[in-house]
Amino acid sequence: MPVISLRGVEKSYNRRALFTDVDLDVAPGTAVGIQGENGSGKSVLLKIITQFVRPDAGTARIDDAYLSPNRVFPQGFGVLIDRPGYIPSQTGLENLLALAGIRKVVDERKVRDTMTLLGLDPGLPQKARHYSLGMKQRLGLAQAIMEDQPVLILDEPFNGLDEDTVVEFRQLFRTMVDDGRTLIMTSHQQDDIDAICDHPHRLRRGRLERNA
Ligand SMILES: Nc1ncnc2c1ncn2[C@@H]1O[C@H](COP(=O)(O)OP(=O)(O)OP(=O)(O)O)[C@@H](O)[C@H]1O
Repeated sequence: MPVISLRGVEKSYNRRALFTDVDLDVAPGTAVGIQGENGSGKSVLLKIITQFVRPDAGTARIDDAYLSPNRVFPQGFGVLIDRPGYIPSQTGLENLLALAGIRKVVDERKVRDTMTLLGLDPGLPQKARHYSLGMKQRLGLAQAIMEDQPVLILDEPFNGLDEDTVVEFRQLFRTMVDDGRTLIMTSHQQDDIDAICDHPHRLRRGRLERNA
């Protein structure tokens, strides 16, 4: 049973078709990568997958096991789409603890360990508004993974990260998939997709093509 199944998905904005006829099945425990140029529609496609945006035509189904009891919202999805969101006047730790307080499935130890894993010092007194680009990106990734969500939807996960960190994080996310998590990610960089994903795709001229 695929975690996510797209059939004949279409989306247009201002009468310009972003993509048409998109079919995609994402099997559990696999990594699907979508490479594409600026504006090709990668983020919009991820928003359709997560049910934040409705397609104009076609269907975007999530397996019942990953839906909330009212079957409306995805459950167990760790999501980073567009850019990291945070409360600017709080530290990184305060931000993550506030989020962790919503579902209450992880404790402070897990939050701190996740920050350390991603190269953020949990004791840093700096407010998130003063974080560098790379630190904000790490904070966004921490939000997405800290609750051990089984499905990760990551839009340009390596935005703003230096080269050594990218190499380290490629390995980190691949290990998560090897450990059973499902990943759908986008990148401008084919190298990122090749290093991590079992099923590379490209969004080009309004079509989602499977790369060999
Ligand atoms: N809510 C919206 N209203 C109008 N146009 C939109 C909306 N959301 C996205 N678009 C348009 O759809 C196009 C694709 O946007 P999207 O963010 O998916 O691109 P992308 O492939 O993720 O680009 P990038 O690599 O630059 O992040 C853009 O031209 C964007 O302006």
